Amino acid sequence: MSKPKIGIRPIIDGRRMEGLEEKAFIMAKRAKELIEANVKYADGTAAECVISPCAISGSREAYICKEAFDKENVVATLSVTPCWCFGSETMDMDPLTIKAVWGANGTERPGAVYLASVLAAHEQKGLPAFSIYGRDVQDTEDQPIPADVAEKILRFARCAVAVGQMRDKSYVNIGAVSMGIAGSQCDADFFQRYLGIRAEWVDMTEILRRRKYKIYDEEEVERAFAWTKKYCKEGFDKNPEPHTAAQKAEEWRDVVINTIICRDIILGNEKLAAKGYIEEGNGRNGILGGFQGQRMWSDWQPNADFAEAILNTSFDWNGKRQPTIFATENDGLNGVAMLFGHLLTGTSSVFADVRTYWSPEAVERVSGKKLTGRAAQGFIHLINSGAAALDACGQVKNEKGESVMKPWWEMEQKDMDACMKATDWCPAALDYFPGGGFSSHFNTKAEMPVTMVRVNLVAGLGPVLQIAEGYTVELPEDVHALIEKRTDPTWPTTWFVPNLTGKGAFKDVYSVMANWGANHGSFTYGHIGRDLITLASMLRIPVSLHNVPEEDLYRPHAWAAFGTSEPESADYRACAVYGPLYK
Ligand SMILES: C[C@H](O)[C@@H](O)[C@@H](O)C(=O)CO
Ligand SMILES: [Mn+2]
Repeated sequence: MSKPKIGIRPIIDGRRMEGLEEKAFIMAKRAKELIEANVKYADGTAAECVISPCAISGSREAYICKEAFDKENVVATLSVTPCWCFGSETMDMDPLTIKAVWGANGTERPGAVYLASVLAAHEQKGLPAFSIYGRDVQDTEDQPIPADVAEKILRFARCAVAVGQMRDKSYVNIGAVSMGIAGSQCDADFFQRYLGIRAEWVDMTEILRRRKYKIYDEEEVERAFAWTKKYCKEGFDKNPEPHTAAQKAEEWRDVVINTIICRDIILGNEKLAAKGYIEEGNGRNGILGGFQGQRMWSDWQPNADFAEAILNTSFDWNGKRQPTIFATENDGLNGVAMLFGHLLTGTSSVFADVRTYWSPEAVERVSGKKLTGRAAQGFIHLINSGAAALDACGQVKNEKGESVMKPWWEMEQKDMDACMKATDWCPAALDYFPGGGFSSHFNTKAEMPVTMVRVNLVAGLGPVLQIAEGYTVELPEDVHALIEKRTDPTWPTTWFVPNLTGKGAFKDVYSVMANWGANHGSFTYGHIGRDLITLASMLRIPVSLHNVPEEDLYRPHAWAAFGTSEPESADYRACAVYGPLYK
């Protein structure tokens, strides 16, 4: 399938002054090189750009360019110019492309005047565009792209290809609603109109059918099972009446097969087609999925903790491979948060219950200890019934020895080994999961920059995005053990501290937890709040909570027309006026 591309449009004055066309094409070429060298699709390949076959000085050339772009799956256009040109005659009028205009800040010819003029036209016509304009004047002969311009081009491109990668894909609900969790009530209209994603439903009984008739790659199942036996250490069994060794052995086999089946349902598998199962082989064109589990499945079948943990991780028995975003409890809204993080970084996203706020006072009361460092103001306990991506264990290191989560394509054998070593697999808590199964259990033993994300749906308002940049923290071993024991010592734990600003929801750690919109959150490695904000503006999803500095906000130029002193409320008004991308 063709990749979503960035189309670059060199714009010129129709009077074609000496050298203009060449200068515009040099800008286009430089932008293409910059994007292709720095932006990647989530499959690890370089983002692709196409340059218009002709310079654009008016509507005929704009049409020739559009015709070429239509054949190339162009999701976003970057118009570039060194000079004055004719705004509404040259602009990209396609309602579906994400748009940016880069006008060179020069004095010889007024590229920035064109930029202002064409942005006014975009605003008048209801087609928001990002403005790119360097802070410092450049001479016409200046070749390299200034750093501030490069940053804007790259943020635009990174977010636009994320939009393109979602478009026309599917969200595969395996099962329905888990335990009345509203995020798990898939709103097909939201997925379709805001993300361009088709909602699909597959009953959980499909897994039983495929198991019964061996609709899977039997060779892979054997290989996966052998790998699991070798690398998945069984952990602490907290059940007063544990399952027998024979029961557990059967559950291991089932959870491995279930994982492969869930992946095949979402992504398809040529091997199934080769076995005569053409429909199953096609999969569902999924870009993410979710599994209901509780209760109708997990009341008698092994739970999906293993499937969720492994699919969301950046490797499995086949080595490193792109994570498949797979939401616990079929909380598709959290799945979307995970997807955003993954598409922007290529790393795994981590699903978690936002379980407990621990104040410094409460920690001292139960442990007798006063915490220092990042945890001194309290922390939030992120934990899940064992389905978090193993990449979050904090044992993957960069060349400086710092704990990181890597884009999946950078994973090395030693990183995968470290994740497997840091994780044990505890028999599921049978009071919750009578059917058994195994929960991935680890502690994020590292201080890593991460960003927590969540999408919420609000009646009368629509979707909103929440973002909290912060750090994972390590607690003293005894405090960790004490709190873990009070909660669930068989599930993966991450202690999270948001960066505080002293204002609003970021007044203190308690307020972040108090303002969180649901029982779940996702986190992604790194401080990616600014990319998320740009992406949300492309999708017209307002951001209801974030701690990103104001100078890092980058949204379409039209947002300024909705007010400049309070960007958060302007964002709401702009998103309401423009509405979802796919009407
Ligand atoms: C096992 C329990 O039912 C948990 O799965 C439950 O507390 C949740 O995760 C709710 O989000
Ligand atoms: Mn949950």
